Amino acid sequence: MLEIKDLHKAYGPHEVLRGVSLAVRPGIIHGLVGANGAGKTTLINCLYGLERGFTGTVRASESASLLVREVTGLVPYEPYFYPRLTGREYVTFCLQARGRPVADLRGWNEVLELPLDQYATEYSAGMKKKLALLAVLVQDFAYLILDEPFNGLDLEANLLLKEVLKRLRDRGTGILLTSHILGTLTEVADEATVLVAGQVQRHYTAAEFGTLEADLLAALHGQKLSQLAQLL
Ligand SMILES: Nc1ncnc2c1ncn2[C@@H]1O[C@H](COP(=O)(O)OP(=O)(O)OP(=O)(O)O)[C@@H](O)[C@H]1O
Repeated sequence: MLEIKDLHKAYGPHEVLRGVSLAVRPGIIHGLVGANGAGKTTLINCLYGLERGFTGTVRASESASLLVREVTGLVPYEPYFYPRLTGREYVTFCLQARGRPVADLRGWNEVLELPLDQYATEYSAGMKKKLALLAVLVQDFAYLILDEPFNGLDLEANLLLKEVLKRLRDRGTGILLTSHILGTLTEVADEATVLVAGQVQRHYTAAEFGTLEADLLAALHGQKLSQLAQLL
């Protein structure tokens, strides 16, 4: 299990995360929902060890000495690609950086259909997301952290990714997933955490997703709703 307990993180005087706790369990897709600036990416960066200077506990609870990143693959919101590196070279680079053998990409690429011998910087936004996904999928991680993986994907790729995530979940992979597309998130997630201004507003089980949209509207737009009620 990936565990976050009482996580606090500030940038100067700005407290971005204020006592966040959540768990990502094996075989579960955990959705992380929140408005722009709520602290989702900061939480992911703390969890993955990309941010320092936070307080609280962040750990992979399988072993006290295990770092989250040793068992977890990350697809960041905006994956970075070095210039003049082909898609294939990017994946090879990611594997070598982890000290892992270079995998045969054919199986996964029959699914993802990327032009692996073109420069990654020349890919479309959706193709870049798929390439970052390919680099983690071939590594067979116990956990995945996916920051807006549906962003930029067309309908076809969106459907495919949902299916891939469900199958990974069914094989026991624990997945932390952010998405601003609430419908997509509730379709695949088994539970969700709503972050509002750096605090957990509420944890939801899938059975409680029915009220999620109305709760979010009220939490994020309470005042605007009363204004709207006067207009419409
Ligand atoms: N390196 C940084 N230095 C200073 N402030 C930062 C830094 N990174 C993030 N922040 C601030 O922290 C807050 C949370 O940002 P974060 O990127 O975690 O939000 P988010 O929920 O991922 O938003 P989005 O949905 O837009 O991706 C924002 O107010 C942002 O300006």
